[in-house]
Amino acid sequence: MASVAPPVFKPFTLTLIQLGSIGSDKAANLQHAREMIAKAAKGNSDKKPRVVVLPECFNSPYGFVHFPAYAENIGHTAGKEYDIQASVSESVKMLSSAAKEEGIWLIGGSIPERDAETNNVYNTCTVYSPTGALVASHRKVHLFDIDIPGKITFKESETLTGGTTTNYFDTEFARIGLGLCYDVRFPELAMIAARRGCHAIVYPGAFNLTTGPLHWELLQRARANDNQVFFSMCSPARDMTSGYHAWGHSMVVDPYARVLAEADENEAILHVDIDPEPFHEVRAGIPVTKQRRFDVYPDVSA
Ligand SMILES: NC(=O)CCC(=O)C(=O)O
Repeated sequence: MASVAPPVFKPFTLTLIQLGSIGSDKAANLQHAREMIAKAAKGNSDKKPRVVVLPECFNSPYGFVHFPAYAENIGHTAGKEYDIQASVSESVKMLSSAAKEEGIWLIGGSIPERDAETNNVYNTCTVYSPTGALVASHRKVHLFDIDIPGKITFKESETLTGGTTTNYFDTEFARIGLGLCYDVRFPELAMIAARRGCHAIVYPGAFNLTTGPLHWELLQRARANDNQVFFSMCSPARDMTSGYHAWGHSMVVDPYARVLAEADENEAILHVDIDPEPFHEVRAGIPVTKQRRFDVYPDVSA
């Protein structure tokens, strides 16, 4: 279990940016992301965003051949203060200043990261507080290696290394767990986050036109239901001229596994109220979080 108690869960607005126009020009990708963060952070007449989310791989085309060329050195270590001024990552600098200037918590989708010591490349999500501090990061643990003949073959492990840690961060209103896309297929990661006290779990992701219709909603509702938490995935918009056709349909699911909001395939901003009430209500009414039988399955009790 986590050593520090989670914050008291309070209402907040979660804002997803289903980003479009992700091309081969990294500077243009960063500029467009910055403009969309500014637009998203304005909220609307009754919603003031507290947590804003970008999609997986927002600064580079999504394809394993591209990752090494776009990779940046980040150098974040969990639990250690991160010096933004000394960072050599242009993406980290943009995300940090955006979080600070807009006064938001920012889950910065993911970017290809090169580890300065090992030279390994990771698919990495970074998170920023409203002061611009880099407070957490998550290296995609489960690499997207699939082969569905005639439909889709993808092998992240050609150029990427899998992360080795589970991650979450605390705000003043909730504990939020992290993962990336294919990680959602492995219930263990979300289960660990929930058991460490996360109220909401957010995975930037980019499913495709084969697995999206099959499993995108199913997996999010399953993870929300298994763990009785809010669960959300934020996708890029679909671009049929790019090498990878993202499913889109960024989504937020509540702890009863009800879909609270869903985008279509186009560029979009979703503002969703996260209300602690159903979180407490479902846990009281269907108390599976207290009924686990780790005496029967001790190998998953860590
Ligand atoms: N970016 C990814 O990890 C894609 C995962 C995916 O499409 C899946 O079906 O899983």
